[in-house]
Amino acid sequence: MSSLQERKWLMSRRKPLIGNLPDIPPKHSWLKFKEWADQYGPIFRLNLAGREHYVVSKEKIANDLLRERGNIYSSREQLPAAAVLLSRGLRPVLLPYDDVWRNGRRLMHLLAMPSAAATYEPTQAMLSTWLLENLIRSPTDYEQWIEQYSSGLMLRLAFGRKITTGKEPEVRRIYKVLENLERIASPGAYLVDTFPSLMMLPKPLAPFKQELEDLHQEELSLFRKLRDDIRVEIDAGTAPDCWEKVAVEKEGESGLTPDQLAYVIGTMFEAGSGTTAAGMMSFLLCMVLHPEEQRKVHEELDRVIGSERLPQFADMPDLPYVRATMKETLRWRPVTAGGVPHLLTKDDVYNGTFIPAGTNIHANQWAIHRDPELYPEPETFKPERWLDPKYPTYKEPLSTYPNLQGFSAFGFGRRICPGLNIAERSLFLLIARIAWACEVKKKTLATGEEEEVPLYDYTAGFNAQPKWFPFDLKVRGDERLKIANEEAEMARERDPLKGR
Ligand code: HEM
Repeated sequence: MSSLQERKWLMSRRKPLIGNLPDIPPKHSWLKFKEWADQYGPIFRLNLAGREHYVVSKEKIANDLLRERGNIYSSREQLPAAAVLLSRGLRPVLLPYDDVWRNGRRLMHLLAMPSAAATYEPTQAMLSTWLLENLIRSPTDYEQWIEQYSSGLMLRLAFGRKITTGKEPEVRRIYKVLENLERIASPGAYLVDTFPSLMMLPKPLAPFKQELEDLHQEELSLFRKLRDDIRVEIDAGTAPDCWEKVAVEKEGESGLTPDQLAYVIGTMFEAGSGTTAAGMMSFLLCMVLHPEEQRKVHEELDRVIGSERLPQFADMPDLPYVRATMKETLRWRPVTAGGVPHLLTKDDVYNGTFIPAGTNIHANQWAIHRDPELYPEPETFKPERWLDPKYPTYKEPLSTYPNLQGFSAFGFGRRICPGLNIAERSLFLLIARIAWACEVKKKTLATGEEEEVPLYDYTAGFNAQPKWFPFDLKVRGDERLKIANEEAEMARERDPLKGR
């Protein structure tokens, strides 16, 4: 942004005290930020109630700052509601760039790096058969089946527990913790985040303090209980292999307190559940809206897999169109659309623009994914852009690319999503198996017309997912139905948590 543009921006829009705050819509701020990027350029500045924010709308700039200068662009603002009062400096996703975060991140890496992620494939394969079975049986409840997969996977990996009904007391408590975090971390949810001086008010005048303190106590006691249950099982020699078990075994050598460790595992659960589910819901939406692209996914699966078996992880190199569809879904409908802001910890100058320490940098994925230089015809859902040499995003060999490694949908630099390898495997297998077994399309109404499905009617939370939409689902032949049901039954028999 030129200094002239910047001045225009500041003078025309800033209001005393609150700055640009009234200009930011309460939901889907990324859409507004994209409009402003078109007007003011790929990096522009906002002042929100005295605090500096830069919004970045080009991948190169996000990488230049957040990755190349990662030593100073990797912190998080300590927002009073979510980071301070609710999380009390324990939740890694909200921690500043310090030793507690670094030690937690080391553990996350150990649990989710590619070699570890590969060992979770049998669990993902097992859960995917139940998702498929349920989806075929009751497509209108697709949200429930997808959530059951993603939370179920995280619950097994993190705590060695299974979801049977979703009503188990601990499962309900975990869902509640997730719901609270999502609500409290949403921009604008608490006035104290905008005006931190409200923190100075005594408790009787600041009811939010008591509320958030109570919620902190509830989540802390839940995370402690989940850990203590595993401890008991370790002592009895019956503990299932899970992340919490690793965390308990690392007490003393991880540089973290037992509560910090419990929050590392809790955070992995939280960060991995809703995101994967949102991505899968967007995939179904993309297929309903783009029958032509769905036909191409079917064509690839029929050619490579045939109708006599389910797709497996080993098929990944041979299914580039499935991978391209997965990546294009996350480009076109990013889950963390506004990005997760990074805080700059030292004054910096970028291309002549001064950026003061304490600035929040928002890598706006919605805009980054719509940069026409990188993504020609950005509003078009086009898996081909990853597979055809005429597009700038094409990369060889197609047995490896496209994949999600280093993709902006997972953030940038040192804070990049540590769960990427797990997410990539889930999304690949679910997409391949659902498309292998089913065709989804717009509902046909009694009048013979198709029921319209909105292009972008998404939830307003931290993870953007499409609001429930109608569709018809057809199983692609009796043979596939039989295989899907048999696989689900076999998975139940082989479930390592059977009887637990
Ligand atoms: C489609 C699925 C997913 C998407 C789109 C996604 C996206 C993201 C993004 C954008 C960030 C912020 C990165 C940044 O600050 O630059 C993030 C952070 C994080 N993600 Fe994911 N994620 C997904 C799945 C997962 C899974 C499955 C796990 C756990 C197994 C996970 C664990 C985390 C954690 C712990 C962080 C915080 C990292 C930190 O602050 O150091 N995510 N994710």
